[in-house]
Amino acid sequence: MQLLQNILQNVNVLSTHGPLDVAVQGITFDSRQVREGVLFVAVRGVQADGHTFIPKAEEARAVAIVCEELPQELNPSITYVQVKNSSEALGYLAAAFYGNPSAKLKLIGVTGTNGKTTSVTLLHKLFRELGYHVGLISTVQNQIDEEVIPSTHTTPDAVKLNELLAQMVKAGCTHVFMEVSSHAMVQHRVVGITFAGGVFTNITHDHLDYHGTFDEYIKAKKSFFDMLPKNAFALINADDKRGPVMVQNTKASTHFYALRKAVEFKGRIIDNTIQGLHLEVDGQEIWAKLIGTFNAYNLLAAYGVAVLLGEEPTEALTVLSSLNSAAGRFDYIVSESQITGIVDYAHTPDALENVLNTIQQIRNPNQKVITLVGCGGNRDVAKRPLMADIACRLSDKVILTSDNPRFEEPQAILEDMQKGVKPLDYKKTLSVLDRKEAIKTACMLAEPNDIILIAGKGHETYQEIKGVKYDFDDKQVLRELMQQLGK
Ligand SMILES: CC(=O)N[C@H]1[C@@H](OP(=O)(O)OP(=O)(O)OC[C@H]2O[C@@H](n3ccc(=O)[nH]c3=O)[C@H](O)[C@@H]2O)O[C@H](CO)[C@@H](O)[C@@H]1O[C@H](C)C(=O)N[C@@H](C)C(=O)N[C@H](CCC(=O)O)C(=O)O
Ligand SMILES: Nc1ncnc2c1ncn2[C@@H]1O[C@H](COP(=O)(O)OP(=O)(O)OP(=O)(O)O)[C@@H](O)[C@H]1O
Ligand SMILES: N[C@H](CCC[C@H](N)C(=O)O)C(=O)O
Ligand SMILES: [Mg+2]
Repeated sequence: MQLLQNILQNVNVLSTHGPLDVAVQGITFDSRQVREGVLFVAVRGVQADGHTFIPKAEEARAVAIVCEELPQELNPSITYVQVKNSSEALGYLAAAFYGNPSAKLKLIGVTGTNGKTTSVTLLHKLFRELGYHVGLISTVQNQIDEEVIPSTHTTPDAVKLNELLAQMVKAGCTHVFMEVSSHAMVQHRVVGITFAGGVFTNITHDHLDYHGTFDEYIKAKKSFFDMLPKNAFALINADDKRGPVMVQNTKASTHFYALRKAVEFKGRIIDNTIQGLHLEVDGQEIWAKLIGTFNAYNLLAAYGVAVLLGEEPTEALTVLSSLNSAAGRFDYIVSESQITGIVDYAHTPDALENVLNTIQQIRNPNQKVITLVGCGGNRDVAKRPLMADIACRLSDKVILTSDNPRFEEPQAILEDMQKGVKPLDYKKTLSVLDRKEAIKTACMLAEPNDIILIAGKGHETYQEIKGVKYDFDDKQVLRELMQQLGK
């Protein structure tokens, strides 16, 4: 419980109507969650405007209502607070309601198009090995030490986020590593959160459905570094063209990591094989279990964070070299007939290109590469033809299929992808709408020693069709089919 006046402190308040010394039992921005004594924040969303649900919140006996526009008639038993920006206010209110948990932690946020989950997962495992109590907030799952708390978003909403951070503080966590998505920045999910550090992995084409233009997408990522305090660090991938832009206006101390430039945290790939990466980092050689150039970046980012947090460099590197990747990230099985089946969460053109380039680097010339890929519905449509083209350029056979169609027609998504297939590649491309059938086709086409890449869904254990999540696990389906087909 908190007094309304105490949690309003950082909020840009335009006017108040009613007493401010009322007790707030909880905070929500969803009218369906309002109970007696709860504060309702009316937020304008993509689908709906929270202001239209103010009557519902009043009926459910909210103690107070925070909104940008006051209703025509005010209920005398409810306090109304008019603010400039509700979603921003929600961030400050949630942080204050839960006792500003982020300020009691060393909280590091990772942003970028690709590599967030991998980097935060590596950091969580590394700091556990170093003996700390550690929180993780990621696309795959949230964790307090080894306890798993399911996640629904890459970055939770402001209320869930602060509740989770408070739980982490209570459990004795000293460090928390979290992903900060561009959606989270635009929706102010991390407003009021104190970060000890921020990492930028890279920025490439994604989510233009939501952000409109690439510039807006860059701005969303940059705004994370703009909010970092003076005593925080910003660790930037110097090999990404947009790296310097990210820290143009940051107050944080700026540090860089790179494979191609001489910077503070410098890495070099000595060898890149299916067994892992042989790297030189800051003059020390390591053999890491992770595969692919992109993972050299993720390892360097994790190493940089550890050093910036005061850990001993050699010890950090030794532990990093022993770690496996996050679930569904270059996750592979080898069948009886030596077919390598790789499940990877590559769901952007850049990620797909990186994974396929890695496969091209580590395969031997007589291994065929069969790529299976689909694109999600109700997401950026521009990436569909690009991903099909990349798959064709870097594979011997391509099977286009469904990912999570959500509320779109799977066939229409497939047709968008087919537009990216060049006439010369027609004969190497098949379209199989049903994902399981598509995986079966890939298995049937594969000969001993070949490589099958199943891209797009990684760790996901469902396929979302018209609002229903059906059980579907790429790795499990692949394993079962290989066995059934005697591959
Ligand atoms: C596009 C998007 O990001 N949408 C998020 C947004 O929902 P919205 O704007 O559509 O909300 P809305 O339905 O318009 O509702 C507006 C307001 O009315 C309220 N409402 C609504 C109905 C009602 O009866 N009563 C009520 O009060 C809602 O609670 C909300 O506050 O705010 C919701 C609450 O925080 C999020 O759950 C929702 O995420 C949706 C489900 C989603 O799929 N988001 C994805 C795209 C996302 O956020 N992805 C990023 C990662 C992307 C990546 O890295 O690849 C992530 O961080 O997970
Ligand atoms: N540093 C990197 N640079 C480019 N591609 C990467 C990098 N790390 C991973 N990838 C590729 O991107 C895919 C997604 O990786 P990861 O889950 O770590 O990214 P993410 O940023 O968390 O993605 P999301 O936006 O979905 O949360 C991986 O499966 C891999 O194909
Ligand atoms: N966090 C990303 C994940 C995409 C994964 C892919 N399987 C899809 O469904 O498009 C998103 O919500 O856009
Ligand atoms: Mg992620």
